[in-house]
Amino acid sequence: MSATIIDGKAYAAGLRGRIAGAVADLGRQGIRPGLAVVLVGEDPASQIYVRSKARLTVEVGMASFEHVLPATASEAELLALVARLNADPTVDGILVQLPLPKQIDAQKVIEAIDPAKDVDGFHPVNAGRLMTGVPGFVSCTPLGCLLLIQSVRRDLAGLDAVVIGRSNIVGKPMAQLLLAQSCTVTVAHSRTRDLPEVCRRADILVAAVGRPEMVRGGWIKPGAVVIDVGINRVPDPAAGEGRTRIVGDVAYGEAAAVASAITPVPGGVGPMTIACLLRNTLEAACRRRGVPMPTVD
Ligand SMILES: Nc1nc(=O)c2c([nH]1)NC[C@@H]1CN(c3ccc(C(=O)N[C@@H](CCC(=O)O)C(=O)O)cc3)C=[N+]21
Repeated sequence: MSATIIDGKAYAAGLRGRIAGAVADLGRQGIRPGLAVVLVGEDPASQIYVRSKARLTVEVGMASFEHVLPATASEAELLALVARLNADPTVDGILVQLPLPKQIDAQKVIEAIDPAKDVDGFHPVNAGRLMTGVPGFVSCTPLGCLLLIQSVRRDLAGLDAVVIGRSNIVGKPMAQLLLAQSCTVTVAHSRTRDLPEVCRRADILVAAVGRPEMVRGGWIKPGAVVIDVGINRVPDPAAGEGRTRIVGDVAYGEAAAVASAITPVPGGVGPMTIACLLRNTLEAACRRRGVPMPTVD
C-alpha cells in the first residue's frame, strides 16, 4: 500500500481563504477581528513563527498587533501587557508565544488571559470546556490535526486512536477531541510499556513527542491514518557541512508504505496550526460581538 499524502499546506490555504471570506462579510457589518501576538525575547525560531502569523493575519483581512518585549522582561511587565490587551476592545484574540524566559511563570500568564480572548485554548477554563463538551476555544494544533483526520475519514466512531505525547498543548487536547468523536483513545508517553505494540493497535496514530523519526514503519497498523505533529531540526550532511533539515516524529518513508494516509513534515500539521489560530480569532470576534460564527471548516 502507498499512503495518501494529507496536504496540510493546501488544506490550510483553503481554510484561510474561507476565513478571509467570512472576515470580508464581517467588514460589511463594521467588524474587524484583531489578533495580538506577544513575543518575549529574540529566539530566532519564535521570531519566524510570529512573523508568519502576522503576515497571514493581515492576509485574511484581520488586524494584527505585534508586541515584542525584551528577553529580560519581568513577569509583572508581561502581566501588565496582557491586562491591557484584555481590556482593549479592538483585540479579539491574544497569543503569548511559548516558551517564555525562565523568570516568567508561563502558567500564571496563561491564566491571566481573558478566556474569551484565549485563541490558543490554553486557559484552564477552555481546557475544562473541551473536557466537558462545552463550546470554548480548542488548542490550534490538535484542532488542525482533527480537521486533517476528518479530511480522509469522516466517521471516527469506534476507531482505536493512539496519541503519543501528553502535553497540555497537544497530547491531552488531542485525546479529548478524539474521544468526543467516539474513538477509543490511548494516550502513550515516555513511560508507556511496549510503545510499538500499543501503536500497532491504532487506526489513528498521532505522534507529538518531539523525537526525530521515532515512530517506525513496523509500529504502524496497515491502513492506519498517521498524523505527525513533530517538527525536529536535524543535521543534513547530504546538503553540506553544518546544514540542517526538518523531520517529523515519524519515519515518513517507512510509515507511508504501511499507512492509508499520512501527513508530511513540513507541509502537514504546521500550516494548519496557524490557520486554526485565525479560525479561533474569527470565532472570538463573532462571540464577543454576538454575531453567529460562519461555517469555515
Ligand atoms: N502560544 C503559542 N501558540 C502556538 O501555537 C505556538 C507557540 N506558542 N510556540 C511555538 C509553537 C510552534 N508553532 C508552529 C506553528 C506553525 C508551524 C508551521 O507552519 N510550520 C511549517 C513550516 C516548518 C518550517 O519550515 O519551519 C510546516 O510544518 O510546514 C510550526 C510551528 C506554533 N506554536
